[in-house]
Parts: sequence; structure tokens; C-alpha cells
Amino acid sequence: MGDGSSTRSNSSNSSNSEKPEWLQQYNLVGKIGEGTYGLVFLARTKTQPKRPIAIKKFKQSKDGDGVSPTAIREIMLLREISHENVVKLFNVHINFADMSLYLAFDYAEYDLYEIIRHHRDKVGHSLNQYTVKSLLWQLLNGLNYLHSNWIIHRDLKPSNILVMGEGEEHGIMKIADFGLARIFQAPLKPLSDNGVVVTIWYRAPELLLGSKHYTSAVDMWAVGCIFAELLTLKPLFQGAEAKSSQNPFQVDQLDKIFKILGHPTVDKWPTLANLPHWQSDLQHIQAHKYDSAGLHNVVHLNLKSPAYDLLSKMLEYDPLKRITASQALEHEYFRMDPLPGRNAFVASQPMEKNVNYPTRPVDTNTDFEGTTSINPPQGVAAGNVAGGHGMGSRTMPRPMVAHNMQRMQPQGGVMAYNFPAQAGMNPSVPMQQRGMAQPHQQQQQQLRRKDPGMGMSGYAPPNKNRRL
Ligand SMILES: Nc1ncnc2c1ncn2[C@@H]1O[C@H](COP(=O)(O)OP(=O)(O)OP(=O)(O)O)[C@@H](O)[C@H]1O
Repeated sequence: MGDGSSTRSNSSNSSNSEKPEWLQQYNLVGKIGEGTYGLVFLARTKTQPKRPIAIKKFKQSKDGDGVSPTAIREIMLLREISHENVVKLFNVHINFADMSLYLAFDYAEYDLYEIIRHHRDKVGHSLNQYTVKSLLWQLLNGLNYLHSNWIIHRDLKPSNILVMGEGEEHGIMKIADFGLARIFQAPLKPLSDNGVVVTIWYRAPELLLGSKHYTSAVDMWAVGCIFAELLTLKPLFQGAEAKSSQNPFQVDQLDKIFKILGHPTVDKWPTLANLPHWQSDLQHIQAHKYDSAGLHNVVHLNLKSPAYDLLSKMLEYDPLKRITASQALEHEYFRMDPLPGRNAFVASQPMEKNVNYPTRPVDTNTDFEGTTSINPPQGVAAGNVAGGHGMGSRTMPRPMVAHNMQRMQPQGGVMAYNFPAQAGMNPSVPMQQRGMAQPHQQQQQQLRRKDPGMGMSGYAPPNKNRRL
């Protein structure tokens, strides 16, 4: 995975004896990122095989009230989620002294944010068609699984879409940060104001127009934006966020959307007039005429191409008419050459060279437990695809997955859960009865290996038309 483990030092200052027991399972490598909710660290398990792990430390809320027991219970449920295209949450650690939370995930070397940026700034050409199609198919496959399990991501964006580095899972895409958006009420309410910009570029029009009601369709809008960005290497709707009130009218973001797609009409989206910001929108558009640039022109796709057809169905204004993940997986686009595959990084032509993406920079100067910067962070900053977000300003996520929970002996006030009962849940109650559907059999959900055309005959059909 190009992890550079032999050259990265463990910079934790604490001796083993001072560390809480759970932390002693890992060797810290360094800080790899910062988002709205806290810091992300690269660590390595001490036992063989020494797996790389991404540990997210969640900051205290402004009120200093930590993570509530309800939130902790919900996070425990996320551990039951298991799918090849969803990042695995394999451990949850809670410091009961201040109710701070540490989540340990499988580490992924790459993310779409960096992959797109690398193509735009260094490679100088787009991703090949096979890679775009494979990434998109896997994204939809993971999302279909989440939606089938009644989980809406709510904050999909390129930095939350990870791709595995060297190893058996090389080139496999994994969705990060699902589930916690609801627990932490993201993306509308960050826990703390750390200067991290929360992007609204992937936010669905119904939310921008004030809908308080999230459905799985909001994720499909984000997938459409990400699909377009994979094709053009530029965010499709790059608006500036309005911050005047709790849920302000996002006029600039809507402007960016209307300029490309035209203004929505009540004819095509009947419930539009019921949305809270409709009146503000009416006043706004009275002063503005939208000559739609045409989506196909912006993404350079033929109006009659299957790729355009799929994209326009993802960017349908009316959430009820927007294509679902399971419908999208069945789309003609995925049935024509090049067929999507499991390793998205394979070159599409025999003569074509594989692109070598840069591995994640690691700041080895930041202390893990205190998360204090001993020296100014070095080499971790990364520019944004669209400019503006450096490392300190890239937007931040929330976590993922694993199975049974067990409460370990508290040491240093920190506990790790592995058994549902101890998280206040009855492990014998099926997930459906607890508000989540049973995860599909993993083998049903796994992508077929390489080319045989995933989503075709032989591949278990995804759940139909699920809309939450
Ligand atoms: N499991 C993981 N493996 C490797 N890197 C990860 C993992 N999870 C997150 N990251 C990376 O850590 C960095 C910070 O992620 P984080 O999710 O905290 O913020 P973000 O996605 O940039 O923004 P936001 O807070 O708005 O979601 C990102 O570069 C992200 O790709």
C-alpha cells in the first residue's frame, strides 16, 4: 500500500505504561488529516499481520458534553455493517472521563479527492473510462448496501470515498464516514468550530431549499456530482456557503446549480413549492434569468450517451424521481465496454501505463492522545481540487463498521466495546427490529472479480428501488 511504515516513526511521547490499554494495541505513525469533527491518525496494529489503521479522534463539542450515550449506541450498530465497498469500523474506544470517542477503521491509502487532484495538477489528463466506471459502480454498490440497511450517508464527497492501496484489495473503493452524519447532525451542525470548511457542493437541492427531511436521494445527488467531477476533474457546482443562520438560504450554491441545469419547475417537481426556502427562491429568481448551460456541455458528454443519461438521472431535481442506487447499478452504462472491475486502477488498454498516485502524507509531529501539535505540521497540507481547502481546511467526516462488541477492562478511563449488550443493546434482536435491516450476505454483495461485467447475470441483484 505504499505505507512507508519502515520509514515513519512512532512519535507518541507516552511510554507504554502510561497508555490506556486500548491504545497499546497500536503503534502510532502520525496524523493524516483533520476534518469538522476531529483528527485522523495512521496507526499500525502491533500483532501480526501489522495492519494499518485509521483512528479518528472526535473532539469535544462546544458545550464540552462529549458524545451522548445515544450516539454511542448508534455507533455500535454501525459496527454490524460489513461490505466490500464500505470502510470497516473494527473498534470503538470511549474515554468515559470526558466522553470522547476514538473510532478505528481500516486504512485506505487513497481517496477520490487526492486522485482527482493528482490527475488535474500532475497527470494532466482525465481518469480512464474503465477507472471512472469501476469507481462509480463500486460507489453505487456500497451505497445500495447502506441504503438497503436504512443508512443514509448524508455527506458524500470525494474525500469520503477511499481507495485501497497495495495488497489484496488494491484499487477497491470504500465509502467512509457513513452513518455518523445523522448521529452528529452533519453536515448542518459541526460539533466544533475549528475553521474547517464544510462543503456544500454535493448537497442536494431539496436540502438547499430547506427540506428537513433526508432521504437516500440526497446521496444519489452527491453521487451525480462526484461522477461529473471524475469526468471533468472539477467540482460541478462550486458554490460559496452562506452562514448567516442555522439553515440559511444557500443562494450561491443554488445559483451554480440553476446555471447548469436550469431552474426547477413545479410542473416537474410538484412538492417544490412546499419547501421552506421556496419564497426566498422565488424572490431570488425574479431578479435572475437562467439560461441553462446544459449539463452535457459542462461534462462533455454526448446527449445520447448512456453516461449522460445516467448522470442526468442522478441529478434529477425531484428527489422522488431521482434514480436509486439499485436502479443505477442496472443502467446500460455499466453493461457496455469497458465493463467495470474490482481493481479500479488497472490500465484500460494494454499499452496504457498505470498512474502512480501519491501516498498520504503523514505528520509525525502530532501527539496522539493529546492531539497537540508539538511542531507545526509538515508535509500534510494538500490543496483542494477547487482551491481553498488545505489540510486544515479540508472538510471532515464521521465513521464506519464492525461486528460483535466487547467491553474491555477500563484502563485510563477508556473502554472499547465489542458486545452489543454492553452498548445497551440486545444482541439477539435482529437489526431490522432495531431500525436497521440485516446486512446482506457479504458474498452476495461482493463485486465479481474483474471484467465479467459486474451487475450482470451471475451477480446477485441488488435490492430494488429502495428509497428511505
Ligand atoms: N479509513 C481511512 N483511511 C485513510 N484515510 C482516511 C480514512 N478516513 C478518513 N481518511 C482521511 O483523513 C482525512 C480527514 O478525513 P475526515 O473524514 O476527518 O475529513 P474530511 O473527509 O476531509 O472532511 P469532513 O469532516 O467534512 O468529512 C481525509 O483526507 C480522509 O480521506
